[in-house]
Amino acid sequence: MQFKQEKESLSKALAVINKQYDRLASIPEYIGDDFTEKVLEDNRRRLRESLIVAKKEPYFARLDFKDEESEEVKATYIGKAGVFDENTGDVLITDWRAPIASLFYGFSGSEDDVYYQSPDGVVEGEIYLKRNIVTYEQELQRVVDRYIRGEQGSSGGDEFLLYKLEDQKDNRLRDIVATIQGEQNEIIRYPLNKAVIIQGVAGSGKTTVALHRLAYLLYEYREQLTAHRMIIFAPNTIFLDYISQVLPELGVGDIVQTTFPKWVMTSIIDDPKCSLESLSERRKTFFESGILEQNNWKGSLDFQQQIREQLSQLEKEWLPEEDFIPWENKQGVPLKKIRNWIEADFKGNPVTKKYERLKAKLTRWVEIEAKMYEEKKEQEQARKDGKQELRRYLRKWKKRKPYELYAQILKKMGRKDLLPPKNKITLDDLAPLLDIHDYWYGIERDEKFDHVVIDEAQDFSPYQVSVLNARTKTASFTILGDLAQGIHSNEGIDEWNNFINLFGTSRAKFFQMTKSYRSTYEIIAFSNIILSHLTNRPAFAEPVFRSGEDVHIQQVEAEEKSAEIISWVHKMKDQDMNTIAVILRSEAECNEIYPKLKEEIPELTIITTEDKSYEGGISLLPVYVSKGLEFDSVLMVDVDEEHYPETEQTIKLLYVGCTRALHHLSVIYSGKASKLISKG
Ligand SMILES: Nc1ncnc2c1ncn2[C@@H]1O[C@H](COP(=O)(O)OP(=O)(O)OP(=O)(O)O)[C@@H](O)[C@H]1O
Repeated sequence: MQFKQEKESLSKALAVINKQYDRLASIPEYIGDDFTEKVLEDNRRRLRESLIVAKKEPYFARLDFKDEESEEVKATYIGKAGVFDENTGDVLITDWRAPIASLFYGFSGSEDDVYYQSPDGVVEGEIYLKRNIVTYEQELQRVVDRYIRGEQGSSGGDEFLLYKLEDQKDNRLRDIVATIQGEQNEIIRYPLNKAVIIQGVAGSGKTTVALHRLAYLLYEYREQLTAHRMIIFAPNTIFLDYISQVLPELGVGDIVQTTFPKWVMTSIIDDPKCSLESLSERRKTFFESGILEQNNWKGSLDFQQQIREQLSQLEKEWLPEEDFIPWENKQGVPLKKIRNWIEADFKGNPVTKKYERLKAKLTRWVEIEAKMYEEKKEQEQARKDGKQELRRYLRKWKKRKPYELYAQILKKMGRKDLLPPKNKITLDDLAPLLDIHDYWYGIERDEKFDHVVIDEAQDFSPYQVSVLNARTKTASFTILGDLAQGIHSNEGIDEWNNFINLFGTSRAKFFQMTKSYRSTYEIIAFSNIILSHLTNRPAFAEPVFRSGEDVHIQQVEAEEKSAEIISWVHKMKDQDMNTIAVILRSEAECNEIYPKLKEEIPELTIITTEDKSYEGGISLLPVYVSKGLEFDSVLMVDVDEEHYPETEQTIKLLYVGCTRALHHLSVIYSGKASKLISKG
């Protein structure tokens, strides 16, 4: 009955969508210069894009709602893009980001009155139906009622979520518009002008939520935001590739997606002689050797303060020390006056701007003073001499690049030992260099970000976040991470207060996400055992109750290891798993075993720190490279005392590896099993 009804509604909606699309597609694209025509073309382009999305999957949900002012229960169909019926002007499909759609995500089934915030104020009312609708290639596939008013126990919500979570994954992260959960919805729709900081367990949907939040912000604050002034910082290029589909799926383009080092190197360090020490190389050395680096003082706010003090000192010393006297026997501009211009009139300007303004002012002064000579010829000569003298005067102020200033500052601090060679700048030097650049050269208003997303933010230092904050219009951030996965903790933070204090409690909003959507109950319970070994650990993950197989733990003879891996991979292939990962402790070990495995598993690919993309299928990779990714089945290899002793670093690494698995996790070891997989 419902199915038949929905089938009819779908075909009606599709008829309108197709007709509208065909009409628009028949209008030739306008490529002239007429302003009005260009605006109209732009509108048509946007409409066409929405209709293309709607043609593919018109909607995924229906919400029946009666607002208290009205007698009638109205059905709202919710889709990825909003569509109007151009004949009637009625809303045919409501965009998932519209205020009323929030009811669909936030409503958990209580019969009490509910409300949403519309542009005209609060709308109260009652929900009669909450329904998920699955379509594929314009055909209705499934109708799942999650709530029917008056019917007991009608909470198909979990059932529908489980049906979605049981899907196998390919090589890309996907959108979740049909199943956004209440706690996720709250974060996605949190207002723009605060720093939203999220601690979320592995698999809680942090990355996914951050990307949906961007799509929401662009919709809700379309007058204030532009996509190309929003930026996502992700940990590495593989990860960027892995998340690259979500925003286009949500109809959002143009948002810059990059890594912090890449962005700093291209945007401020325009010195060809400066190059970054290979970050992957450094991290590799660190993980392969297991040697922990020193605490990162260069990432601290204390270091920033010292840099700032030195900068202001340098700026003072940089000022000229003599009067400007361009012509003999004539009064020039006294030093006192010049200093006053710089310190009072040009106050608030960055150093190079002050220089530019002073240059302009002195040039004007020369022009005016030259006119005081009576003869035209004399005037011209005076102008010429004056300008020449001005060039000489200004030449005393040497232009300095950020690296040179950095070198000078560290020397003054008596810490020359902290200066990296120019061709080997390290990650820790990027925040100070950016800070120095911005102090000296300034940031243009149109260079500032409207919103910044930092993924895996536990690996960011307070200094990095502080300089990004200075480059962001209204401290508008989405900062997400998991302290339990802070495998680069020597680079980052060990508590979120480091960032909360930086913004101030009134400018920051902290959320915790403890539900894990990625893995089965058994995998999460197993990973929580590993986590229990961590002193100062964040909250345990709570599973969404999706049960699967037990985690397989097996001891194998060292010489049988390759054979065991091969047999496991074949077993997973027989179970039709899409993405399969064999995870080892180090890259060297991956390289060593790879040829042997490849003989028996020709489709096997090895993923290393240098790789730029993840192709899916069957992968062999070191554990620290697996961070952020996910696979249907995971085999953790060498989980023994030697590879995973009880240290903070290895607890986090093993936790990261195990929580990559969606449906199946196996663990093998030779010799003694790591203590981390037994209760601590
Ligand atoms: N509401 C949801 N509905 C369906 N799937 C979801 C939902 N929330 C998260 N997921 C799925 O859970 C998985 C984990 O999501 P995501 O990678 O965003 O989590 P994360 O917290 O960033 O993970 P990690 O920190 O472990 O890398 C993804 O497959 C995502 O599609």
